[in-house]
Amino acid sequence: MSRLVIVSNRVADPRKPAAGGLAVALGESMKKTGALWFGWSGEIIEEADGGVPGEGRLHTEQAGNIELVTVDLCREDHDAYYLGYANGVLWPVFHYRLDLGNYEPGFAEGYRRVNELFARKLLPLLRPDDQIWVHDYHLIPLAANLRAMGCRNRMGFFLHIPMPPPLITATIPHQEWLMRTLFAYDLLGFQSDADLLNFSHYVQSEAHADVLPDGRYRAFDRTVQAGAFPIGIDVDELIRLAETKEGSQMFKRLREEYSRRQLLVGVDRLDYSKGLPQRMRTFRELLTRFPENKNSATLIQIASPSREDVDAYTNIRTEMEHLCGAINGDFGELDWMPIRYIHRTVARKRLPGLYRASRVGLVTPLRDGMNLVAKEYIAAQDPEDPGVLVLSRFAGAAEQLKEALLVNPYDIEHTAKVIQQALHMPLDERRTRHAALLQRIKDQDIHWWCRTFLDTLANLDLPPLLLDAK
Ligand SMILES: O=P(O)(O)OC[C@H]1O[C@H](O[C@H]2O[C@H](CO)[C@@H](O)[C@H](O)[C@H]2O)[C@H](O)[C@@H](O)[C@@H]1O
Ligand SMILES: O=c1ccn([C@@H]2O[C@H](COP(=O)(O)OP(=O)(O)O)[C@@H](O)[C@H]2O)c(=O)[nH]1
Repeated sequence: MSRLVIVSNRVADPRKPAAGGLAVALGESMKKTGALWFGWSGEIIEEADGGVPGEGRLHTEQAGNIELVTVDLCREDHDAYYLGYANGVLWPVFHYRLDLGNYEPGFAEGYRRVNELFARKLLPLLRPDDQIWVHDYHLIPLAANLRAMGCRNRMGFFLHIPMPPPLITATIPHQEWLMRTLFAYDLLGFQSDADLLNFSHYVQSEAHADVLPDGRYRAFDRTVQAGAFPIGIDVDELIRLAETKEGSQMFKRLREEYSRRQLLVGVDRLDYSKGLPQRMRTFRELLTRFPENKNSATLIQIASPSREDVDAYTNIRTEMEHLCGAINGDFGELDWMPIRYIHRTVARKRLPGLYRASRVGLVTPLRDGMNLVAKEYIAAQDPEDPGVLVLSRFAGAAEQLKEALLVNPYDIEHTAKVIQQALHMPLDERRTRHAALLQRIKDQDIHWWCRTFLDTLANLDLPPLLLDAK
């Protein structure tokens, strides 16, 4: 059985409890076959401390039969690659926010340099039959760098964020080069059919790719398979966490504290793609349009700090503080505040109890690759008395979770009405919707996602031409 090599910007120790979805998902496959997980160490080396562009020290750690290998980045590389091209350009544009894309000379160069550094450090660690799985927008050109260095292994890539329509993608500086490098992979995975369709349109209209009879795409002398593989969660783990002592204590405490009230919950990174200001305005509309919710409906909004060195993220923090302060000031009473706004990361194990105590889960991004919180909210519910998920139709999750109440988060009045509907939904309807949603996230959980992608990669019929280094 071939060894699995995972490459992602962030690497997590799969032995640690808060390792996150990717570590849990891949952990199972990695444990079976032994694996190498390669990425950034999280360390930034200042020039004064010897940091040199395009160079970085390697760290190796053994976690069971998984080898974690990480590389440091110097300040200049980190800023141009992570803050600059990845999160200042690719993230906003892939989330349809051309207005927030901020390209500066040097960003693309830094991004290329770090991908080249990753390839150079990874190559000597590879065995000929390793299967390589690269994750996300930080590392799109990695396969092209590896191929140029002679790597002939099977390589797959998964894009965790949305794939926008061709003319939006076309605004990215250096986009022809970037998109061409995707053809160095053997398999490309997207979160949804909509993303796959956008990719298909792009390569046909901009790269003049041919669609082969078996559905693969051919361009730049290479052939690539592409598919939609919606990422899932570890449903069993979520249910278990909701039922642990800590989970049920959190649930009980919140239910007691809010026994005369109805809780709504939002859990997001503080990211402009998550539609948080629109959600706050919608909550204001709910209180204004349906005054019976005053002194009752309470929104707990967790906004976990994220990418604070990128300007657009500072602005959204200020906007949220202003909006929450104004709503609490206008509607709050001595014994009730409409919004509990928490600008902190809440430990993963505390979330299931919070989800379960909340009558309504608000997941209303303006655009999102998938959104795992939507799935976690469903998994954590008590099937006998479940809450209702209000979900943006612009989250990748909406393609699978049709029994949620789907909304357009830009339409504040309509979304407020839908939240009111959720707050008053009869028990029978809540149970029916929840049962269908739970079944869907169980059928396509994190293990299904991992298995399906890796089996597809392993079973690709690759003609020898594809294995030639280009
Ligand atoms: O590493 P950071 O810059 O701190 O950001 C955290 C992660 O955010 C993004 O998550 C995406 O992947 C999720 C799982 O597939 C998906 O549900 C969500 O919709 C996406 O936004 C990012 O893509 C990751 O690379 C980051 O590590
Ligand atoms: O304070 C927080 C906020 C979020 N999360 C977790 O972070 C992930 C967020 O994933 P999602 O796909 O919803 O969005 P992303 O942040 O990856 O864009 C979910 O597993 C959340 O449970 C967490 O543990 N604590």
